[in-house]
Formats: sequence, structure tokens, C-alpha cells
Amino acid sequence: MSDYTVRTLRPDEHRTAADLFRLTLHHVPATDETWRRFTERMLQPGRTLGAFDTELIGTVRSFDAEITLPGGARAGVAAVTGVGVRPDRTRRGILTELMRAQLTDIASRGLPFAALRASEGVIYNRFGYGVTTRSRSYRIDRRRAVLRADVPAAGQVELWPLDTALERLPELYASLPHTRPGMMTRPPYWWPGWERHAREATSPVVTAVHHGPNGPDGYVVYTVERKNWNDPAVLEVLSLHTATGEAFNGLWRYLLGVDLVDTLRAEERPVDEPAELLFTDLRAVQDTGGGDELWLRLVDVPAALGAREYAGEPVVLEVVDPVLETNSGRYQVSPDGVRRTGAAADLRLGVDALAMIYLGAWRPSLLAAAGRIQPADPAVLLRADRLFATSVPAWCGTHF
Ligand SMILES: CC(=O)SCCNC(=O)CCNC(=O)[C@H](O)C(C)(C)COP(=O)(O)OP(=O)(O)OC[C@H]1O[C@@H](n2cnc3c(N)ncnc32)[C@H](O)[C@@H]1OP(=O)(O)O
Repeated sequence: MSDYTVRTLRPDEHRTAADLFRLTLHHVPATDETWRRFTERMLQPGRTLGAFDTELIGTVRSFDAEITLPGGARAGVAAVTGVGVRPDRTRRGILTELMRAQLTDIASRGLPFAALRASEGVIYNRFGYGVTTRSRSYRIDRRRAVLRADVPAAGQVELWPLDTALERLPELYASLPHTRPGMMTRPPYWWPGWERHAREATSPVVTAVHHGPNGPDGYVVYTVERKNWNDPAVLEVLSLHTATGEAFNGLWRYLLGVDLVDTLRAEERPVDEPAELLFTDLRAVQDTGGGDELWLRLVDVPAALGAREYAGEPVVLEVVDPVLETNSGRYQVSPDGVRRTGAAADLRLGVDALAMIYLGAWRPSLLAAAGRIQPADPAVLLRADRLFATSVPAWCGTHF
């Protein structure tokens, strides 16, 4: 029996919730101006929940977007963020109640997925989220980064002043193809966060747009940190999205030509991004890290399983969902479709492990070896690996 209640917040309660979230991240509250210009515009009405005892002690929120699936279809996803419980009320089940209420609400609105970026790796598995995309970070030493003569040069790069970028980037981003599973649309609730970052940054946030034969086909947003006259300067790629290889090459060619830069850094990039292929010395590019990027939750398991493409032979999954129990059951998954079945299960797995194989980030056989999936017979794992394989590694590329 809990001594608190959970409910959807009214708009006049949103600011208190946003400040509570900031407190849990050890940030100061939003100023009146930041609240009015940016934060308030990031909150989709009806999507912020609060937990109360005598006052607000915990909160979660989301906004609606779409995510790209293997095969190219897009499906609705609740982009979950703003998760925080007041430090004097943690570890007594408040997040658990908020997550249960939020997932029930997302399910009732017919969205098959929820997704988030996790502040810590231990929080979200228990609520059915699993790591579904992974990323790579790298650094380019500009002195060693000599472009190969055979890298095609095509198109033009043009800088957009910040006001132009704020006006035109949403449309440009929306026009670029989602070339990887995991990529997400950026609805109007996403852009004020970007604007805030760009306007409040201490170094200029620059947008360079590549123009190909049919108009803009890619862009990069970057900033250069150079504290003192003699300090080494680092160019940081904040966002890079391209429709074509020409746009990718053209934007890197441009970035390497930016003056007064010693190192270029790109974080949370696709694991197979071919940056080193551009250079005479492929060691000009050095990996600096990587890790989990997007966490996915299949909220409506049959709808979610049925929305992606598969290859190979059918496999029967027995899915266990401790939070949204109607998802639990057996599903036959095959290239011809997905249906509930009474047949014996080939694989038994939690809904969080299902998220880990769903976009191809992990092969089922690897999760089985680690004890996260239980096969009825090890021979089925090859079939399952083939069934869930994707032609290109998943990547999201949108922070929220
Ligand atoms: C998508 C995003 O917004 S990411 C941002 C997440 N927010 C933060 O990191 C802010 C700081 N942290 C917090 O506000 C809180 O600690 C939260 C929200 C992470 C957790 O809230 P709580 O109310 O303490 O979680 P709750 O009590 O429901 O925990 C449920 C279980 O998860 C465990 N757990 C929760 N958070 C953590 C954690 N950070 N580390 C280890 N275990 C944790 C609890 O121990 C508990 O385990 P049990 O069921 O075995 O007892």
C-alpha cells in the first residue's frame, strides 16, 4: 500500500515538475526566460505525470514521435524523458509506480513503442526497456587527416546563420531519409531543446548544409572550443545527418578545412560510420568510446513484432512481460507475419531482451550465451539470428 498518488499533471504544474527533474540531475531551476522561451514549449500537454505525497516528489514525461523499423516502416513511439524522484524519496518504489502508470497510458493511446536515453544502466531493464542501438565516438587528428585523392568531391557547402537554421532545419531533417532502424522523427516538442542549447552555448553553434544536385541533402551542426589563443582547439560535431555518401564526404571535407582546429570529435555516431575510409592514414581516426544509445520498450508486443521485416524461417518466442502482462505469451514470428500461437516455444525471453534483439543491436545467440534468452534447443539460435538480422546497424542520432 503506497502513501502517495500518481496522476497526469495540469499545465500549471509543469514548471514545478521540470524544476524537480532538474534538481534530480543537480541542475539549477530554469529561469523565467528559459522556461518561457524553451522549456515550456518542450512539454506535450497531457504527457507529464507526477507522484505526490504532501507535494510533488517524482515525475516522468514523454512526447510522441515515430521510429524507423527494419524494413523501413515507421511506428509511433513515446519518447520518454524528464524522469526524476526527489532525493529524499528515492528507493521506495515511486519510479516503479510512475513507470507503470506511464506505460499503461502509452498503451492506452495505441503507441506500440516507448524509448528513452538512460542516465544509468541499471534503472530501466526492470520496466521492460532494453538497449536497442549502440554508438561509437571518435576523434580525428587534423594533422594526420589527409583526404584520399579518390574521395569523390561533389556539391557545395553553405553556412546557415542560427536564425535560418532554427527556421529551416526541422524541414531539412524531416526530408532526409531514415537510412537506419532506430532513427526518429523530431516533432515540434523536440526543437526548443536544440534551440536552447544553440542560444545558450558559450561557443558559436554553426550549421553547415550540403547542397547536392537536388538541393540540401545533409547538414552538420558543430562548435569549436578554443579557450585561449595558444590552446589546442577542438571542433565538436553535435549533429550530422546525410542523405547520401556525397553529402557525408562533402561535409567532412568542409569540416577538415575549418581553420584554427587541431582535433575533430564526433560522439554517439553509428558503429559502422566509415570516417576512416576518407583518409590516407586510417589511424587519423581513433575510437574514443561508445556504448548504449537508445533504449526501447515494446509496449504492444504483437503490434511491434508485426511492424518490422524478417528473413528466414519462423521462430516461436515466449515473451515474459512483468509490467504489461497482456503482452506475455507465445508468438510465431516469420517473414510472412506474426501471430499468437499455442505451439511450443523455441525461445523464452523477457520483453527487455526482446528490445535488445528487435532492431538487430544484439544477436539472439549472444543473449542466449549470456543467459538472457533461454532456447529450447541451441540449434534454433542460428534461425533466430537470421530472423532478427538487419542489413545495416541501428542508430538513433536524436538526443532527447
Ligand atoms: C529517461 C531519463 O530521464 S534518464 C534520467 C533518470 N533520472 C535520474 O537519473 C535522476 C536521479 N535519480 C532519480 O531521480 C531516481 O534515483 C530514479 C528516478 C532513477 C529512481 O527512482 P526511485 O523512486 O528510487 O526508483 P524505485 O524506488 O522505483 O526503484 C525500483 C528499483 O530500481 C532500483 N533502482 C532505481 N534507481 C536505481 C539506481 N539509480 N541505481 C541502482 N538501482 C536503482 C531500486 O533499488 C529498486 O530495486 P528493487 O526493486 O530491487 O528494490
